[in-house]
Amino acid sequence: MVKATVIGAAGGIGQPLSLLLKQNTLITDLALYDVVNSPGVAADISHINTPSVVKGYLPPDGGLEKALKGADIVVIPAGVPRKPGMTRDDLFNINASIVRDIAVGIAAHAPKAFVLVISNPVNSTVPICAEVLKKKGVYDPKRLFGVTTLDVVRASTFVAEAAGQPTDSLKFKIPVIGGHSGVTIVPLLSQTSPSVSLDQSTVESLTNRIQFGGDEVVKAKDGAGSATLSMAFAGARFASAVLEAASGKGSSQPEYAYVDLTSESGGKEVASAIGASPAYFSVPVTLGPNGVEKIHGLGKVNDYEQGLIKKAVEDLDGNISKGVSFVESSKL
Ligand SMILES: NC(=O)c1ccc[n+]([C@@H]2O[C@H](COP(=O)([O-])OP(=O)(O)OC[C@H]3O[C@@H](n4cnc5c(N)ncnc54)[C@H](O)[C@@H]3O)[C@@H](O)[C@H]2O)c1
Ligand SMILES: O=C(O)C[C@H](O)C(=O)O
Repeated sequence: MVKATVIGAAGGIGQPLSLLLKQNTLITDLALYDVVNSPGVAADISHINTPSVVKGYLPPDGGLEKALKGADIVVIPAGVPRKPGMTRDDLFNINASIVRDIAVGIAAHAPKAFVLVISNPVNSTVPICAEVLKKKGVYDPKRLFGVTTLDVVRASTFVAEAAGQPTDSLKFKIPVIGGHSGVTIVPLLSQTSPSVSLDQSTVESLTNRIQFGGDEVVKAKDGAGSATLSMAFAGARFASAVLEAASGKGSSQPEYAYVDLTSESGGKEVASAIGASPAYFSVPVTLGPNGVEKIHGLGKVNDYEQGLIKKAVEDLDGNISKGVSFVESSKL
């Protein structure tokens, strides 16, 4: 039996993500929680003839507790998205308390669950979750992930286009490390596999496009939000990888996620390779039955990429301490 809970299930990401999770045959119970409309989304999705039993929950009558109770994996796309002209950090004032309160619920009702944080700013909301779980005495760093899969998905699409092979995007693997916001997103294009020959000006424009891919969607949606469908795809893909690894059928291919660098062996080496020690960083990880099983090294990084990492670390440190201080000053 595997119970998956989506918090923010009626939103732009939450609905298609719930639909994609309904197609995951490892899941037997799918709990959809939101502050609005979740019963309708659940009723709709529940008619699909895949194994999971779907239930929708609202806040009254302990809806959050019921949705979380016994969850093996909790995916969190709750909170407000950007509008044109905003940075992800501009969402902090609203989303920080939403994520904090959800984390309090997780600590009480699903302390052993894998927690996948999608809500922005991910660079800060993951530390917020961690600090709450620490305060409640249930923090397991191997089980907490900031979902950065969309950056990896975008990188392979954009590189395939630049290589003149747009229909082959699935075959291009590009490590994307750092955080999930502007210059904190660091694609390591020199490690593209299979290798492609790109001149430096193409490398720089591709890097910029991957770093600011989210802005492309925010601009195109013109006030109606940010990426939802591609994010649902990416979130479902990462959730599947976590669940497959938990079931003992994990892939040997690493996944990229924003994790606590102290969570596993390998994290210290990454910190020393980037010449700093941000507490959280998106890194290649092998997943196993208990979450993060191994943090991999970053491979050969060229001078241009070292420069990108340096800028990323400067921003990340501030984003992380902002999240940590927020929980320190919260009454829990
Ligand atoms: N990590 C990433 O790569 C990535 C990608 C895209 C979007 N995002 C972020 O995901 C978040 C959601 O985006 P969206 O487009 O789905 O927004 P949305 O406004 O369409 O949906 C958010 C949902 O969260 C619900 N919600 C609000 N407060 C809640 C609470 N306390 N408990 C439960 N549900 C609550 C809302 O009712 C709404 O249904 C945003 O913060 C956005 O920036 C992250
Ligand atoms: O850009 C955003 O605000 C949403 C998301 O983080 C993205 O990368 O698309």
